[in-house]
Amino acid sequence: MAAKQKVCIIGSGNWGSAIAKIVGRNAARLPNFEDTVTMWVFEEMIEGKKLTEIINETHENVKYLPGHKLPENVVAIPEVVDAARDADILIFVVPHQFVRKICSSLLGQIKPTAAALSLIKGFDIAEGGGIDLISHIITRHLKIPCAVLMGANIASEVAEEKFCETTIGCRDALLAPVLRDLIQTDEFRVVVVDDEDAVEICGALKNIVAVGAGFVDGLGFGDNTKAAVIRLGLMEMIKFVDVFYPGSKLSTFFESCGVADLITTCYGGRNRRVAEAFVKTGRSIKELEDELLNGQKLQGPITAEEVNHMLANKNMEDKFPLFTAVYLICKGDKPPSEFINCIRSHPEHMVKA
Ligand SMILES: NC(=O)C1=CN([C@@H]2O[C@H](COP(=O)(O)OP(=O)(O)OC[C@H]3O[C@@H](n4cnc5c(N)ncnc54)[C@H](O)[C@@H]3O)[C@@H](O)[C@H]2O)C=CC1
Ligand SMILES: O=C(CO)COP(=O)(O)O
Repeated sequence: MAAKQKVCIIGSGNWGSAIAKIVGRNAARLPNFEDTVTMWVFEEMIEGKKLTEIINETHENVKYLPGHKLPENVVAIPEVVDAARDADILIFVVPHQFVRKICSSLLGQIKPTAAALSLIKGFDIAEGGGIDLISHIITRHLKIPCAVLMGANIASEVAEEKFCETTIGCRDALLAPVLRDLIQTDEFRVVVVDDEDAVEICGALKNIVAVGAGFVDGLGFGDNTKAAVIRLGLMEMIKFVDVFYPGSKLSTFFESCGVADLITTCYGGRNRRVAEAFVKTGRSIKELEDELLNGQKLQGPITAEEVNHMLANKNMEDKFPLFTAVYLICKGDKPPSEFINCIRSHPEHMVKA
């Protein structure tokens, strides 16, 4: 009989903890996985006690997913190398700004035969003026394959076991069913596609659009305006993939990682909420993130900056006016009241032959 696969979750924030509930249960239930799932926790003190100790004693991440019990076979570990060393499957689920440092810590310390699954929505800046996909960073640094999982998956709703779908992007036909089995439940339905890059790019870019949706909420516009922002954002997402990652499939945008995630995030996500407060209060995004999210991290404003870095370098900002406007407004170079003017004459409104 083949050896049981060991699973490690790298990250324990809002989404990391929600996915730990699913993965922990599936690992205990399915014969091909080791029961124990290790979960790397970025250590912090909560009322004088270590978060890892609280999780291991109470089976609850009281800071990032309060009110939900994690399965007892999920073990919190404060050192990332200790958590990951023996794992066959590494699930990366940290805010994207921390991934490079984590990869450096793991370099040469994991099984060479391990495979990764990234749930991280965001990009990184690449040398030469472009961007890097997070899954590519993981593969390049750690020399292991990395599939991705993105979808309309607001963590609190997944934790409450409300029915939803997700998309796994995986080109490896042997790995794909293993990942699907580890993740799928009756309430969390998985569709696997092979268009890995487009799945990941959808997950990253929709956070920029969600910031735009928050702006129009803050400015007091209605549902029609928000629908326009969502549609124009979708068109920019499609164009972005078309221009920079040619060969991807349009059908991927109709999976959960595409239109569905865009909609849920533009109505129920943290990026939307903080962007609305930014417009209404005039306070900085950083201040509002700290005040409203209790340690959870926003991905949209940083992603807008990463994307702008590439668009500006390639002289293409005017082809992506919504992404560009979100960046300029978050940076303070334009007032939020200018947002609609920035998208009023969108390339999508030009007469099409
Ligand atoms: N929360 C959600 O509803 C969803 C989130 N995602 C994506 O999953 C990824 C992770 O998000 P969440 O789990 O929600 O995280 P989060 O937004 O709850 O972030 C907090 C986490 O970051 C950790 N952290 C803080 N400082 C750190 C540092 N210096 N180094 C390493 N870790 C540090 C904290 O310990 C905590 O675990 C993001 O890319 C997000 O876009 C995807 C789907 C749903
Ligand atoms: O990615 C998400 C839902 O799929 C969560 O989005 P927020 O980070 O805006 O909450």
